[in-house]
Amino acid sequence: MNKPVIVALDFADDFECINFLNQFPKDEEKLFLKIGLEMFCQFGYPFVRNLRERGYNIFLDLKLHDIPNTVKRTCEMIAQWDVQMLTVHATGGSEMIAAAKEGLAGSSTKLLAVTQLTSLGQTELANELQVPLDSQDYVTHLAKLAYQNGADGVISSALEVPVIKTATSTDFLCVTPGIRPKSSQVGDQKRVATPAHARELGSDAIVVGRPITQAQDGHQAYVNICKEWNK
Ligand SMILES: O=c1ccn([C@@H]2O[C@H](COP(=O)(O)O)[C@@H](O)[C@H]2O)c(=O)[nH]1
Repeated sequence: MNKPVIVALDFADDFECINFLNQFPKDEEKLFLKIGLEMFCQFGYPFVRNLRERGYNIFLDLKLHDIPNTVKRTCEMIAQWDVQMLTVHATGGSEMIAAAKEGLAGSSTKLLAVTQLTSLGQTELANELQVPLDSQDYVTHLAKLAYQNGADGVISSALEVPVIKTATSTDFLCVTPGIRPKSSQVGDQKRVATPAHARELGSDAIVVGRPITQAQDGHQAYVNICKEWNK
């Protein structure tokens, strides 16, 4: 199976979202969709269930970050939803990551820990967050924490994938947003890579939102990105 291009569904409106999905031919391989905070806060679990029932794979990007007991109980509930991936923030710490994994026990949902958001560069890390490490070292540190506490993988920029795989395992999943084809606007993302570069660096899956969802022809943009990614 090809490594997935996961489409980030960041729409304000569920009709707009379903219209977007209807552009994709029915006989094409089912899309892997990311539902993030914007849509989940408005449409909740019924929306997730609806898309699962239509056969889509779902990455539920809730970026949980709370005390271990709260995260564990939330994960126990999500474990029953049959979603393929769920995120927590690695900065929640070792106990929280382990609690999330315990909560997902018995389900096939992969637990991914967000390292350093791809919208944060070296300047924000040093000046705003007062982290005295460079991005590669900080991301590697958080990836090791996630690995040692049972996560199945991490969210990072594609730029850090080689150091993460070396510090953990080649099987440790690296799912990478901040993907921008050459002609796309970077917007609020800081640590970006093209689909081809992400493949060369060893990403296991790429996450792409606006370059597809805001394209004139979303389906064609998706097809072009898949071609570049799977070359
Ligand atoms: O570090 C992170 C973690 C999550 N994201 C999410 O991925 C998509 C990217 O969307 P684009 O429109 O392609 O920028 C978005 O839903 C984010 O919430 C991330 O970008 N970086």
